[in-house]
Amino acid sequence: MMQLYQPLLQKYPIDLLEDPFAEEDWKSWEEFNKDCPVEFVGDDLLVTNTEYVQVADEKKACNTMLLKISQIGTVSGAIEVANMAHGLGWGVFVSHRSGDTTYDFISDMAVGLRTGHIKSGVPCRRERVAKYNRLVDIEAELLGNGEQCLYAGSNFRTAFNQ
Ligand SMILES: C=C(OP(=O)(O)O)C(=O)O
Repeated sequence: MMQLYQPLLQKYPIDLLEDPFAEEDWKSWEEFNKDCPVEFVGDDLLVTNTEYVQVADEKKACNTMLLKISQIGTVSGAIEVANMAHGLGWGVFVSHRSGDTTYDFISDMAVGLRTGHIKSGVPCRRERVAKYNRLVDIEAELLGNGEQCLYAGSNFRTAFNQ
């Protein structure tokens, strides 16, 4: 798989790879992360769990965590694991779930944690569009209150530091 990904990364403007290896294949994660030019995201690898984040940090297995609130089960647990990942200098990437609803709290979470990016899928269904619309509304609310609001753009990986 590694030999497949490297030329693709050279040829195409790919910004991130998520779960490119099986979650038991720590060796490939470690090897690939040694010279990985893109955001290298653990979803099934980390399951939004501090214990797995710790193991992945020890092994230097990835550089970003996908954050799924329902995997850890509580908002406080999600904040704890996100802060841990940010503390390691990793990116955090807030995600929707399969079979999601129009409940748009993940957008507030992405802004509040300054994750710089969110995954809600292509905007083809209302439960997906709801999250993007909420981001637009949050921006309007912040600017309306005279607060600062910065679009991270290409700095999305380090938004939490800006
Ligand atoms: C929807 C996703 O995952 P899950 O199927 O675990 O909810 C996802 O990662 O985009």
